[in-house]
Amino acid sequence: MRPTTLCFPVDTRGCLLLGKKKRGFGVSKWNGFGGKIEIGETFRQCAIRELDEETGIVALVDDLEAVGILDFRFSANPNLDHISYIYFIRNYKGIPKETEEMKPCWFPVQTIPYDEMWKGDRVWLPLLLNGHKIVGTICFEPDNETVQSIDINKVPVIEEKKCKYV
Ligand SMILES: CNc1ncnc2c1ncn2[C@@H]1O[C@H](COP(=O)(O)OP(=O)(O)OP(=O)(O)O)[C@@H](O)[C@H]1O
Repeated sequence: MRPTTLCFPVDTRGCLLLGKKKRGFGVSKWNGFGGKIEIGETFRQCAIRELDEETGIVALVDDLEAVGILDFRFSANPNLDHISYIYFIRNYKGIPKETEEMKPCWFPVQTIPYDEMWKGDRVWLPLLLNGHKIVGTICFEPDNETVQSIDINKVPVIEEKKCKYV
């Protein structure tokens, strides 16, 4: 799979916006907002475009905070393997609306629905919510669901690729 972005809006109360995926990859899971990068885009442009497409929220690339890079590996389906660039965004315009792809909902961090998310999320998302930046790899069993192995490292800064995807 092409690389993807994953973006989590955070509001002034510290709540996190998640979206219930209505179709496609990760259907029926609560997820961050994002998708596959398109040719000619930077990762930041991809994150902003996907956020707008999936929620109607409008934001600027410079307001994204790069917080992680995760390499998702699927042991039985390498065609699903992808790297995801992860961002928080605290400054944005608009009220999230339901789209054909996602149903959005704000969650206080204490009530994030980890049981209805990708199984690795409960390991790495709390690190981000505690202010860490991370780089890591998560491998899934052949069922594409169970975590086979997870290796997450805290890093001082995310080395972002600033170039356009070709
Ligand atoms: C495995 N553990 C995971 N945990 C958390 N999030 C995960 C994830 N694995 C993938 N993701 C995210 O899922 C989105 C893919 O979205 P996906 O629908 O494929 O992209 P896109 O909108 O381009 O698809 P269309 O081709 O338009 O349907 C993208 O944000 C990606 O980072």
